[in-house]
Amino acid sequence: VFPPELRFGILKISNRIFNWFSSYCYFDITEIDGVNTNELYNAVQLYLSSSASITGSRVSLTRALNSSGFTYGLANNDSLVDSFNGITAYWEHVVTQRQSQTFSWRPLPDEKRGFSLKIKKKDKAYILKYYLDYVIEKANDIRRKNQDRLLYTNSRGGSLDSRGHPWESVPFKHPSTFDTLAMDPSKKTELMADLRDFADGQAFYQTTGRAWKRGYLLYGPPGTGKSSMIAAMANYLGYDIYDLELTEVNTNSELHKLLMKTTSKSIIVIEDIDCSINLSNRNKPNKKKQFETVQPEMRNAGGEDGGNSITLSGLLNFTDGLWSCCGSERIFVFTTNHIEKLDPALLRSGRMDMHIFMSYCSFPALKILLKNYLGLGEGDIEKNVLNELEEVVDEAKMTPADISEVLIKNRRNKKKAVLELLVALRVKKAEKNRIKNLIDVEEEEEEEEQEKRTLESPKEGGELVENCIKGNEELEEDLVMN
Ligand SMILES: Nc1ncnc2c1ncn2[C@@H]1O[C@H](COP(=O)(O)OP(=O)(O)OP(=O)(O)O)[C@@H](O)[C@H]1O
Ligand SMILES: [Mg+2]
Repeated sequence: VFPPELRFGILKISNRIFNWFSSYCYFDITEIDGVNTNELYNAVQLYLSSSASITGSRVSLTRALNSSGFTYGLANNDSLVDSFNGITAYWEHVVTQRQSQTFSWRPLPDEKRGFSLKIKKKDKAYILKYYLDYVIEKANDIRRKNQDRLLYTNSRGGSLDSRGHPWESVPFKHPSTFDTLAMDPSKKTELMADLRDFADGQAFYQTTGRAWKRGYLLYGPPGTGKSSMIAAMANYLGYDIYDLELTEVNTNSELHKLLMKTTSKSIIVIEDIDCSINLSNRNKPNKKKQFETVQPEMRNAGGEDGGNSITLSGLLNFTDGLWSCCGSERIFVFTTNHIEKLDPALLRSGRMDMHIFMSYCSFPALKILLKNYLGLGEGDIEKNVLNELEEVVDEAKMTPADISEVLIKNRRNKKKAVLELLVALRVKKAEKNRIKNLIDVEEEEEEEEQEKRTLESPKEGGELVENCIKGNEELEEDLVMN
């Protein structure tokens, strides 16, 4: 009987000899690395799930929170062969009992799980360079497909959750799509093509050396579908949404931290950017002053501006500068009701790639609403009614939100709904015309007043000339006396 040390030594040497002659090498990917969860383990599990569902005789099934689908996985101690560009990879899911509970800040599972990857030694470099990245990418795709999209918010302020994340998330289930969105069809097609080009444009952005991101500025009156458009974009591309509440962010560095915690394939939204923060006031002297009197110790707390206020340059650095490149495939969307209030720096070309005006309901947009709310096509509506709708809709200046209200109210009686909409549009048009007439009358009166004043002005001018002459005469008299 050998002592344990000797047994261990012999085993180690024999292992080495075996490895020396073997043409394979092995990689262990454990579920928990120290105390951190190993992201690669989860990725491999998801990646293998796509083949496990087809080939495995015993597969594990999971359904995650927020998920609308099942995920298959390799069962314990089962194995699978995968091939990648002609190279074979042997995967084994190794599950062993954890020996003794070592001290840790959080309880570890009883089982020790990991994947073992066996490949030919000659393929090692290639596998490490390309295969693992491919596995992670595929896993992300599967995750996105299975999981409902998420809506993240930073409304908790700067505080972090137990996992150190500043964003809080809820499942995103907004039903708005480009089909339900009432807007000019040509504008819609253009935007959809732009989004598709962006999502498929990895190679383009790489060859041109541009950061893989795109910015849209949506502007227009309330109720014209800006928020609905963002939801439609997310549903179209399958992206998550980060709803950034700027008023909850105190410093530029806090903003950068938030950005760093966003994932790729996401839309970062700042709604009502004109109201969120006084962006034109880059240095915020008042706020600084307030800090100086209240909390003098915060004056030098990091950042170019003292780190105690969020500035326009901080925000632009977030969307445009070096910071915008940490992560890829992201869309920034700003919305505003008042484009004229925005700082020109934000509107300059190259800042936001597309400015999209969401306007009052046009006739093509109205047809979409009639189809979606009442199921009525052009042929289902009497010709003269349709003609009148077309005539009044532009001048009535009703928002899609107003129109959908009228349609919802009467949706059980389609004929009544259309007629009531026509009445509402006529009333709105008449109102608009009355206001226009009032303004015209006021302007006319103003003009008349102006004319009257100019007619009276020669008299005033005469007085002025008389005064000047009088003044001159007095001056001459003074000079003579002196
Ligand atoms: N273009 C549109 N197509 C379809 N529905 C619309 C459209 N615009 C508005 N609506 C309807 O009106 C409601 C309000 O629209 P939404 O919140 O998108 O407007 P908004 O432009 O974001 O307004 P605000 O400027 O007040 O944020 C939506 O729930 C939607 O049902
Ligand atoms: Mg909105």
